[in-house]
Amino acid sequence: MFPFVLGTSACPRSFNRLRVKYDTKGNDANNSSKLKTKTAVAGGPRKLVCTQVSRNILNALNPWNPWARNPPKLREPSKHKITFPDGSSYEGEMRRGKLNGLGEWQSGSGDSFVGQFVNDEFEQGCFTEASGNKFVGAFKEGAYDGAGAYLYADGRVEVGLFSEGEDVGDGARWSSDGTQAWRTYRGEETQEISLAEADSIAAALELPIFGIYTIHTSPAPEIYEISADCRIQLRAAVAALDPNEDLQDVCSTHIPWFNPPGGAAGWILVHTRQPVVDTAACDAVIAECEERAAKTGGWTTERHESYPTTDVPVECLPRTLAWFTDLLLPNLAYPLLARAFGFAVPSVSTTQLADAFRVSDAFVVKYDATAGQRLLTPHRDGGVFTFNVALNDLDDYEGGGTYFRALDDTYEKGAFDCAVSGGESSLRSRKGHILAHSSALMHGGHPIRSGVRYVLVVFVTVEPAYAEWAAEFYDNVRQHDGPEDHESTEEMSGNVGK
Ligand SMILES: O=C(O)CCC(=O)C(=O)O
Ligand SMILES: [Fe+2]
Repeated sequence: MFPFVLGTSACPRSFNRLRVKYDTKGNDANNSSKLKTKTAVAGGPRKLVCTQVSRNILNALNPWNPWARNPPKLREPSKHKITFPDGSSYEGEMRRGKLNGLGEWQSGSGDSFVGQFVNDEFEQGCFTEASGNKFVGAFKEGAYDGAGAYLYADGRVEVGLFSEGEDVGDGARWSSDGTQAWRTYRGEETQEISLAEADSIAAALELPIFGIYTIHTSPAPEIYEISADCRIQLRAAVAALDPNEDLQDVCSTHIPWFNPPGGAAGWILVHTRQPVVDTAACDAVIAECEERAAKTGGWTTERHESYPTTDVPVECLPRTLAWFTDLLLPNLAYPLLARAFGFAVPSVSTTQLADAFRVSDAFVVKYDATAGQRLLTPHRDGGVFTFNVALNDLDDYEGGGTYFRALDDTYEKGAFDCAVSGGESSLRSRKGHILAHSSALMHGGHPIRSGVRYVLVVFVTVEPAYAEWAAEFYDNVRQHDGPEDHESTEEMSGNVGK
């Protein structure tokens, strides 16, 4: 499966992408000195193609993220480990001799809590009972308090208002398959209701669970709203699952990551099993791109040096930008990325990780079998994580998909031909699915033979505080994924359509 030989190679196109993100003057999307050094070694000085990727634009892409506007000086908080006489233990931050800050607590009897502590007490976070049921929300004097979600081990999900550990108000409960919902009062089901009604109950409670239940309708136009169906898919896919084990159920494919810092096992490529972005939203993104292209005389082809795509940056699409920043990132993409890759970040909870993400580039790519771009040769991206959303149906084109060399059993360096071998090694996502992977993983756009394919591609980086970790993650994946395929670019282009 991994016939890769470690070795050096010519400058891969990925480094061009990387430089676009990291070397732009004044652009501190990622302050990683390691990434900068590697870039310099790989290719020497470069022409700046992507001048519009400025700090302002990064902030425009992250308006909901207060850190993006005013990055705090972060320092690694010191961690403490304590074992209490009753057998419970704590690992996390402390101040003034007490449990204060982020930490994890384990009881001797199978209960655990991960989240924020204030003066030795749970403040906000996820409490997992020995039964496997979880409560996510706020606490007072050790008991559930305020709006929260109760995630049953059997898959049922409940939202409600809690006080002194009891459900005391109106709420909603979903069946374990997410297809039925009930109104609840004090935790008892009172009547079956529609999924949309259940969602509005959850929305009214303004639950802080990864932002999944919160619907932002303004300023995004209605067509970009995330439907009840899609939220249910995502909830099933992300919120109620155990980060390490159950992710396999979410993802139709994965690649084990060999040597993660911190020693945790995990995956570097995930793909949602169900569509999580609405058809209407996908259509609206394409429509806005084509509208703009008609007005401006076409799509851009010069944004990425060496490995250009025919694309439109999201910041040039006002309606899409609003949807992207208000809905897609906070409600869908970041929770998914945090859950998928959070295992790998030392000392950071998945909720914290979601706060630490920043977009370094976001664009809609168009592959057209008859004109313009038909493929994208394998490369690594200029981010820490990349995710893409398939915007149109598989019936609209033949071939296509995202090629991953690590999935390509037939790959042989020098004789590499994505157009032929890539067929089985490309993930042909259906409309509305999200595919997320380490940016360092060698991948490309498999050639399409007919039709048109649209995909929203997003490079995500992390706050400077995580730069060291990000560089390590990048290097680690890159090394295990093998050398660049730079030389094969010409051959591949010649083989399109085979
Ligand atoms: O076409 C795809 O699925 C991948 C696109 C891609 O890798 C990129 O634009 O960087
Ligand atoms: Fe890429």
